[in-house]
Amino acid sequence: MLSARASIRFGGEREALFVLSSRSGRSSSSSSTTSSSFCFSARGKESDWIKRRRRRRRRSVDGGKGKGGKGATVASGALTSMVSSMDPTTQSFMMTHAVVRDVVATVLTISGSLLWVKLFDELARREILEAKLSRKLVHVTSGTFFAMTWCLFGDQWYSKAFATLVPSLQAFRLFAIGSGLIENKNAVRAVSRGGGKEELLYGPFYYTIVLMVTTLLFWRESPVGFLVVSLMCGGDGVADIVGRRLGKTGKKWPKPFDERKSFAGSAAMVITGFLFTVSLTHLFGVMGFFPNNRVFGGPDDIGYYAVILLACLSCAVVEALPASKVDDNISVAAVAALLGSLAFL
Ligand SMILES: C/C(=C\COP(=O)(O)O)CCC[C@H](C)CCC[C@H](C)CCCC(C)C
Ligand SMILES: Nc1ccn([C@@H]2O[C@H](COP(=O)(O)OP(=O)(O)O)[C@@H](O)[C@H]2O)c(=O)n1
Repeated sequence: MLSARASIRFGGEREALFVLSSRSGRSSSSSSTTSSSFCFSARGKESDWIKRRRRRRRRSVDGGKGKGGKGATVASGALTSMVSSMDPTTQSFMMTHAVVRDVVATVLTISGSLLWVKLFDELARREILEAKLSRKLVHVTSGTFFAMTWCLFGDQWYSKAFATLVPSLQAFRLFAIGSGLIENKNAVRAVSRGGGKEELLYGPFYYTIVLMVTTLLFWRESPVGFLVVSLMCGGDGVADIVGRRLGKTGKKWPKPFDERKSFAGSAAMVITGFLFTVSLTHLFGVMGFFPNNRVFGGPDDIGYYAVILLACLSCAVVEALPASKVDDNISVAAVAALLGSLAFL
């Protein structure tokens, strides 16, 4: 019982029911509940693949083999054994205080974010990575990994506020360093282009603000947040990395677009944004985070792929506009959020 209740906190209620039934050796007939009160409706017909999946799940519940997806089962199993290996006092403390999970997740993610930026700074400082590439890899990975940590947080109404603390703290830090309130040469070297501390007040600061707003508005309950993160972090970041290398000799965007930007960079943005969105939404769907246990990205989920592709193409066009008008991090995120909301909310 202890481990079952603990896994509710660590893997969401759907998984918890599975763990309870498998441990006690009986099948659970409890109705599944999701933590979300968010009303989600994907446009279009439910695909055959999803229907088949649902049927398979129902069958496995009847057979007492569990009701979560394979990923959810694996995740909850690992977390359950982690919790059950703790001493009983810690277990009951963690169960009584749901907030502890959010605090632990926040502390871990904040530490991870500081270490991650530091790691890339070190790689650039030791000339293992070129400084520009290191900065862009921070751009691609930070927000993407941050979205992946959303599964560590609890199911409480305040859980997303805890998650929002992570980019908020980074935003505050960038603002303090950029405006000269505190000095941190390493941070300046890691995220500025030319070494000026005031640069932190633009791209990097906007990036963290977008992550804050995305977490608060969309959280892990719809694909929209994942679409925004995939395009602003993955897509925009890879456009630069690929564009600088392959785009030099290839075709460039004509006016009124930024003539320095290449079609190769934009194509890389579309491909990366698409792959990141599909992977993240599939992962969180399999873990049971979307309402109605929706899993996106089956082999015949054509409508879903079409919406994501359209959003990626639109964002690539917006990204190719001159950054002097609006910062890429804001314009790309705004278009992704708008199109995602129209399609999925
Ligand atoms: C360099 C960055 C943006 C610049 O954008 P642009 O000017 O090239 O368009 C990214 C700055 C990242 C920031 C310093 C750190 C953000 C951390 C994030 C909120 C949490 C990551 C957690 C994870 C576990 C690594
Ligand atoms: N679609 C794109 C985007 C960037 N790039 C290349 O990446 C460089 C930097 O792009 P950017 O000004 O958007 O960079 P950030 O503002 O995102 O850091 C450009 O000057 C191009 O060489 C590209 O070739 N194609």
